[in-house]
Amino acid sequence: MTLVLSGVGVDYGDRRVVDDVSLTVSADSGSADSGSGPVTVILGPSGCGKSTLLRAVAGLEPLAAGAITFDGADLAAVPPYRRDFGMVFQDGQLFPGRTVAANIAYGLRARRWARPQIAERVAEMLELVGLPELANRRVDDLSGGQAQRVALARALAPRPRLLLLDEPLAALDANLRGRLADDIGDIVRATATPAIMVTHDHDEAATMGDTIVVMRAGAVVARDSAARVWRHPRDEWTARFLGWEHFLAAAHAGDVVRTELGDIPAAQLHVDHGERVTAVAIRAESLRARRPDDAATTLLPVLRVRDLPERMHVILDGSALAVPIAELGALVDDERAGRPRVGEMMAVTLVGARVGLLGGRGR
Ligand SMILES: Nc1ncnc2c1ncn2[C@@H]1O[C@H](COP(=O)(O)OP(=O)(O)OP(=O)(O)O)[C@@H](O)[C@H]1O
Repeated sequence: MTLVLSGVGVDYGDRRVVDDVSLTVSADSGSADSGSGPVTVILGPSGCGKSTLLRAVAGLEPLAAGAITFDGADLAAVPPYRRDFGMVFQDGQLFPGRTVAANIAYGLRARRWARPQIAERVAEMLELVGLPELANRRVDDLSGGQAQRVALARALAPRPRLLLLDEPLAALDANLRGRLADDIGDIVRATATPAIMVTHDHDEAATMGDTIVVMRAGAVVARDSAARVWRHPRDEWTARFLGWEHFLAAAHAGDVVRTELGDIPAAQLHVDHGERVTAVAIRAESLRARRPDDAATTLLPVLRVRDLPERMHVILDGSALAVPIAELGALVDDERAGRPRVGEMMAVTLVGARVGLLGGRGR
């Protein structure tokens, strides 16, 4: 399946909230690394227009500019109910006063499926979403997580060509969200239904997405496989939005990427021969602080110590770095050596495993 958006614009009144979005979403047998698996996640801050874009794909918002095609056919004249797309909203939007089974059967009745097939499909969907015992429960009596599972079952029952998920987990408790994110990912993959999900949550995007599309102020600013999008943020805004905290000046030298806080093998950052590198993106987990020994390393003074449940962190003063960083977090390497003191100089080194490459590959 291939959905192509070409120069799509959507207006609310005289405001253009989706502006010139061109994007191809395809789901085939490609590997997750190529970014062509079944789930595309549209990730962006609140108000950037992601829901509006999804609604435009569903046919719920008219296009002010551009076109959307599905497998080569223009959708302009196809009303929402004839697109064969399933939709799950943030708050489920189940039909109140009816049972779970009646909600799941809704789209099948509308398509005039025969009764025995409807019963069979409803049972199959309830099994799929892990709620086989709730068929006759009124949807008004469900928990938030159960309601979202029923909404997913209802959307998938008619075997849609494409599933559209608009922040399906946003209304749930944090601990339920992670579990349901895993389950929705598994369910969508089990049915091999191509899906587009909108979220502003990085963890959800990373858990569920094969391809990640980053939106900012109505426009698409990045599209890559989930494996690459975090490691190669194209610019500082994207990097910060994706959770990278700091940037270190860096240069490509032979088979390493050199920074003031240590070298990283170029291969680990997937830097090609001769590729220019100016900065790497880091988080506290990328840095280790220890008491200085003989090795010549960068020393930075401790500003604060944070004893978190999983690890002791220090906040260092990085204002002497080539790209000054006022407060630089690092994990303390050997806690048995005692709690670092404020003002003490600590040796800081970069650990390559969780480092992003800013700008990567000129995308
Ligand atoms: N029906 C509407 N009429 C007018 N403006 C709207 C309407 N719906 C959304 N907007 C505005 O359009 C912009 C994009 O909204 P949209 O809901 O698409 O953003 P979003 O990225 O999905 O954000 P969120 O994550 O908060 O839902 C926002 O500024 C919003 O206030």
